[in-house]
Amino acid sequence: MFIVFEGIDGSGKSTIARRIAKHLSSLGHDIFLTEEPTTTWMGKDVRRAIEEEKNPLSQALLFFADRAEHVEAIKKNLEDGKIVISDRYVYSTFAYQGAQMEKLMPLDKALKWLEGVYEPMRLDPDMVILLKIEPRRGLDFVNTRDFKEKFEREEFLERVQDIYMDLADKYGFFVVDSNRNLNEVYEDVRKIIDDRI
Ligand SMILES: Nc1ncnc2c1ncn2[C@@H]1O[C@H](COP(=O)(O)OP(=O)(O)O)[C@@H](O)[C@H]1O
Ligand SMILES: Cc1cn([C@H]2C[C@H](O)[C@@H](COP(=O)(O)OP(=O)(O)O)O2)c(=O)[nH]c1=O
Repeated sequence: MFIVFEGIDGSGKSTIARRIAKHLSSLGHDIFLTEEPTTTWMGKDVRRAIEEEKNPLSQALLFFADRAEHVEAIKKNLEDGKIVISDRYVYSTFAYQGAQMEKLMPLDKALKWLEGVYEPMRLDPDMVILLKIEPRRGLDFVNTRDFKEKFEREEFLERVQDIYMDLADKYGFFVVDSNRNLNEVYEDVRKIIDDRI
C-alpha cells in the first residue's frame, strides 16, 4: 500500500503523515515513512536549487532525478511488504512546477511535458490525500519572511492550490479541509485510511 500526502506549504502534511505512520505502526504494520525532496544528496541539491531560485526547468528536472531514485526505494519497501507513506510525490511537481512553468507556456502543455517525464519512472500511489488550507494560514505556520516576499508567495501558493484541485478531480485524490484544528484533520485522514487498509 502506497499512500501520498500532498498540499501547499504549511498544510500539515509532515505532522499528519508522522501521526498516521505511528497509528498504522501501532496496528502492527511495517511502515516506510519518506518524503520529497528526499534526504539524500540529490534531495539536498534540489533544496539548493529551490533556495537559489534556479530556472523552473532545471528545478523540475532535479525533482525528477531525485524522484527516479526515490521510486526505486519505494518499490523495494513495497516488495518487502511495508506500507509506504510519502510526504509529497509527483503531484507536487505537477502543481508547483506547473505554476512556475505557466509563466513560460500554457499550463496544459507544461503538465503534458511533466507527465511525460514521469512516465518512465511511473509508480502510482494507491491513495493520495490532499490537505487543503488557506494559503495565508499555511504561510503563517511556516517561515515568515519579509512582507513583499510573503505576498508573492501567497499569490503563488493560491495558484498551486488551484492546480492541486484540478489534479484532485483528474486523479481522484481525497481532499481534506486543513483549515481546522489538526486533531480534527487527523481524525478525518485516519478514517479515510482505516476504511481502506
Ligand atoms: N490545520 C492546522 N492547524 C494547526 N496547526 C497546523 C495546521 N497545519 C499545520 N499546522 C502547524 O504548522 C506547522 C507546519 O506543519 P507541517 O506539518 O510541517 O506542514 P507541511 O509539512 O504541510 O509544510 C506545524 O507546526 C503544524 O503543527
Ligand atoms: C517534491 C516537490 C516539492 N516542491 C517544493 C514545495 C516546497 O515549497 C519545497 C520544499 O518542500 P517541503 O520541505 O515539503 O516543504 P513544506 O514542508 O513547507 O511543505 O519544495 C516542488 O516545488 N516540487 C516538488 O516536486
